[in-house]
Amino acid sequence: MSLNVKEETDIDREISTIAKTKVSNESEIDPVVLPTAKRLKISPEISEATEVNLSEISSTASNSLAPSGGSDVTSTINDLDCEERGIRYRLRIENISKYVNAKTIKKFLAKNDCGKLQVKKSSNWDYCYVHLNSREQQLDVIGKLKDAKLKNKLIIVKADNTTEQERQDLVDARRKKLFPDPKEDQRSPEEMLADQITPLYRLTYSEQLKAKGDGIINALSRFLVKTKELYTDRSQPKRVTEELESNLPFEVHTIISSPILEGYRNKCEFTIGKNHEGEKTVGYLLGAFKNGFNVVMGPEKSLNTGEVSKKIAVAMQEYVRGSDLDVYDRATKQGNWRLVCVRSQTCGDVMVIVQFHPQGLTEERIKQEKVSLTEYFVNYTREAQIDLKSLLVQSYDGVSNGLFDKHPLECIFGVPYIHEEMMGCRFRISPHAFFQTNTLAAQVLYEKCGEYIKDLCHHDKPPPILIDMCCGTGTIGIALSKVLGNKIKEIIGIEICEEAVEDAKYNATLNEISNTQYILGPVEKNLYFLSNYNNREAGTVIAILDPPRAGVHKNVIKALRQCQAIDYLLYVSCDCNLATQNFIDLCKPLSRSHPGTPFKPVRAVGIDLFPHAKQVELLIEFHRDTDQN
Ligand SMILES: C[S@@+](CC[C@H](N)C(=O)[O-])C[C@H]1O[C@@H](n2cnc3c(N)ncnc32)[C@H](O)[C@@H]1O
Repeated sequence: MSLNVKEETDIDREISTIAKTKVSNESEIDPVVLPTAKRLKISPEISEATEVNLSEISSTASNSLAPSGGSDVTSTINDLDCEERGIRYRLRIENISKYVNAKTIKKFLAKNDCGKLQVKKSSNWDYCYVHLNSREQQLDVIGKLKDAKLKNKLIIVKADNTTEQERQDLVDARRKKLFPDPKEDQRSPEEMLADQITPLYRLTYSEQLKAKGDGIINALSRFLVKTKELYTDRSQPKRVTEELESNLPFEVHTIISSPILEGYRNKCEFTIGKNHEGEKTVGYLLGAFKNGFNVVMGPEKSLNTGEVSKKIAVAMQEYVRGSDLDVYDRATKQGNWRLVCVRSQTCGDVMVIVQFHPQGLTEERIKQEKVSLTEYFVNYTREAQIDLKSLLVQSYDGVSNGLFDKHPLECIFGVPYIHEEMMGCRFRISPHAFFQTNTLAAQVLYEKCGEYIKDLCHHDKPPPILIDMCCGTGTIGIALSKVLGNKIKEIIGIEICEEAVEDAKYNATLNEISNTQYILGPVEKNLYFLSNYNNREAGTVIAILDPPRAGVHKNVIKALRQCQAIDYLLYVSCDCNLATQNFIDLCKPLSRSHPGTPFKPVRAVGIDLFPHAKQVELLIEFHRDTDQN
């Protein structure tokens, strides 16, 4: 019984899916790798022989899997036994650059007379798997790859054979570890929810800060090690390689705590579903729906959810419990009530967005429901002394969870925006526009950005211009303009969300800041205005990049490097593990794919915007490495 192609592909896909999910949930964890211990153990005494050091295999003995002095595996493998176990013959090739892709490896294998082989390689692996049809082919390829070098690196080839059962066990074990069966979980539902939303809650706050600080150091060390690898084997300036030799050759300041530890989230999205007892409930979905979780728990005990948001969730729950319409069921795709999103700002403004599925509802019924929702929330918030500025609804018939920004929102009460106040400024925020979720801690972050920028302003030079990349509603630029006054000549914001750009323009006027311009569009396509910029005469250019959690596309980094007018870059990241590739791409040596003088890191500081959760904001200052020109 051997694995057929379809079975293999499905299992592979399953493993990659788990790996991807894991990486996106906990980015510091490596993708799934079949551990050596799980590889086929032919017999205990020869299991190590499956790891083959090619340099130790003589070409005449290329049919042997054993390293010199080891047992001859070929004579001990029982073909029948292997067949029955459904063995899949693979090679694991190590010591290859993670930048080498599967296509290059296939060409390399063909060049070494190995034929046309199937290769599995992920972009962040420094190894790959090669799939073979038989043990004979495996031995043949191993012999042919003896002493072979790929991109100047001596590759290490290891036989990596697994049975179908072993692979299935591995997939099951990984799945169980990542997503424990809800029925087998010993934790109370409250603990499960806390572990999901605020996984650090068992630590004291100083322990949390220590863990986050260590995480930052680890991420930055990884970034430097990987960057250093790219500078070896190249004739780079001695200074660069020397600088990269020392561990963290730039200042990393002590992490700054959040001024508020609980109830700090100013935006919360609640699922409308059913609790353990099958009652209509508004709160957080326990676990992930795709892993069999379909239970919603109220947010009452959540540490980071704001008090107003909790009250609105309870109010919405009462409303849906009294409604003859059912909650939307993600499994059967039936029902109407889907989610409620609450934005509740420190200045008191509140926005509520209710999302429903229109299935089975007539236009007339939807109209009635809007009237009834308005009446209910206006009365409720008046009694609860909540300043409801905006009530919106979204009719959404798709399958994704969450507010869908491509579907229109209808304002059924008040105005389609709210305001927030920070650093002596007032900001208008539209429903789809981003605003930092912890306003008080965001203020600390912006003040830090201001300090860094102030240090970059030289008295003997004209004031710099500030490019606020991914500017959202213009908060950073406008707040810094207030703080730095005429130390900054001009602020140019670039943002892809149209609503946010409109807010940014409005906010500049609202705060009486006249030296701003906003560009609607992607950063990578809108830096051309700097192409003829003369830094000497016109002053330095400081860019601040505050991208979404996963960082930016490599084209943004390419455009940034290519735009030589930019002297300094402040990168604000809320997940430094996910942004590591951006940091590497900013600093890697000049090449055709990475044109422009590289940047180098100069200093960094973490600011905790998310107490009890794993994320932490990191501000890194990069300078254009002019010594490399
Ligand atoms: C984390 S938010 C930061 C917003 C703003 N700096 C703030 O602090 O309020 C990231 C923003 O980047 C925008 N964005 C994402 N990719 C972009 C791109 N390629 N070009 C311009 N803006 C982008 C998103 O629309 C979002 O508003």
